[in-house]
Amino acid sequence: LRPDKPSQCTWKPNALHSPHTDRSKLNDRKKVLPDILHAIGQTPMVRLNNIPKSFGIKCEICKCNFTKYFLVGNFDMNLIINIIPVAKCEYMNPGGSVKDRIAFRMIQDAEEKGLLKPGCTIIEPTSGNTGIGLAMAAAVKGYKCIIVMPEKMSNEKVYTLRSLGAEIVRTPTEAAWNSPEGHIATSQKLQKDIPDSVILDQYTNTGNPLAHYDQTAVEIWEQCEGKIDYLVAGAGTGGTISGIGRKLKELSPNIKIIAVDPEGSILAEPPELNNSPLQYYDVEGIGYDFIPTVLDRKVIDKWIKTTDGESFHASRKLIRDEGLLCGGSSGSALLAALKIAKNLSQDQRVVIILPDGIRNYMTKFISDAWMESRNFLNLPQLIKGNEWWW
Ligand SMILES: C=C(NCc1c(COP(=O)(O)O)cnc(C)c1O)C(=O)O
Repeated sequence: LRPDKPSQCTWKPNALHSPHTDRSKLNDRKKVLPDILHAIGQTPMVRLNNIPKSFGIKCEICKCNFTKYFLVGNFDMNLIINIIPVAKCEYMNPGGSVKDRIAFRMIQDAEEKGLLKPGCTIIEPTSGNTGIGLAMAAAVKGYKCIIVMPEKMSNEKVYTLRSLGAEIVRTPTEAAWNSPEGHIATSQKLQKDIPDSVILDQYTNTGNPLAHYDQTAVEIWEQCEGKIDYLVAGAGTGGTISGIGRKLKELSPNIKIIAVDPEGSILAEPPELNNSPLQYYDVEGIGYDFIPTVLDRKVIDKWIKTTDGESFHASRKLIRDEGLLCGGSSGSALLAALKIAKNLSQDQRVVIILPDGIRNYMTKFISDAWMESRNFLNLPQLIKGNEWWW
């Protein structure tokens, strides 16, 4: 087509409604939504196809066994595992993460209780994604927004927050959760100093797990048509896994809830799992040095610990092999699913939550230079001969 010669433009629709416009596929978003906040949720679930093959996993699509090296940790070689891994793509929420859900829910609840009124300022301690969800809602609803975030979190999150009109206060990554310099205490100090300001507080706010109990879990149940054997999710505040886990266990008590906690964090049980000497880890959004109120550890059947390097390689593999443009904690969740795979029986379905997306990490684990700078690029335990075990 020659734009400089529009008269040459020869294409034209061959019918009013092309057969390619399968109107049955238009979901309820064919109607005009009141605002972008109403596009939160209803995220797609996608089967993993290529990754199961490369790990000797028989999956519902390929129905063929691939005897290849298994991976990560002390697995037997040439295992044939029968799991059906399905990913919930939470990074496809409008703000880019699973946390859009709780941001909208916490604001709705606060408005209904009269705690949040026009002219108020929302202040929130966050590792970034909850902040982005709140800043997006504040932009739509006209609230001012101050996000308090540890320095560890990516610049990409900062740029997104700034674009949404949020003010950002950074706190030292090494500050303990109860330190006066930490992101929680800093938020509280700001709230005392700023009139008409509200901390919705994702760490204690019941709207956090309830957003997942009422919404995310029901979506997963319906999308899987009730066929779920395992749910695997990373834990930060624990709202996602607690809300989804509690609902799914009500719907099907035999479901197993698997939580993912990075080495260096203390969320996992039993406590012996948390003996790592690590104080710092790069994966963002999961793991803490305290137990958030909203985390219901009774719902969790097993905790899996993961490390940075393997998590980032797993995320890069989700991107490269499955086209899922996900973030670092998504790799942690995939890893946990693979680590439990050897204990699964025929055709069990594993749902993996992919909490955020590539946008937050373009200059971090997506960059080979960044991976190289942390010695993650050529992890010895992941290389066999001259090729990745992946
Ligand atoms: C706690 C926050 N995020 C949680 C989070 C999680 C964990 O979600 P929780 O529902 O908080 O357990 C996993 N992955 C990413 C990338 C995340 O950002 C936050 O954005 O303030």
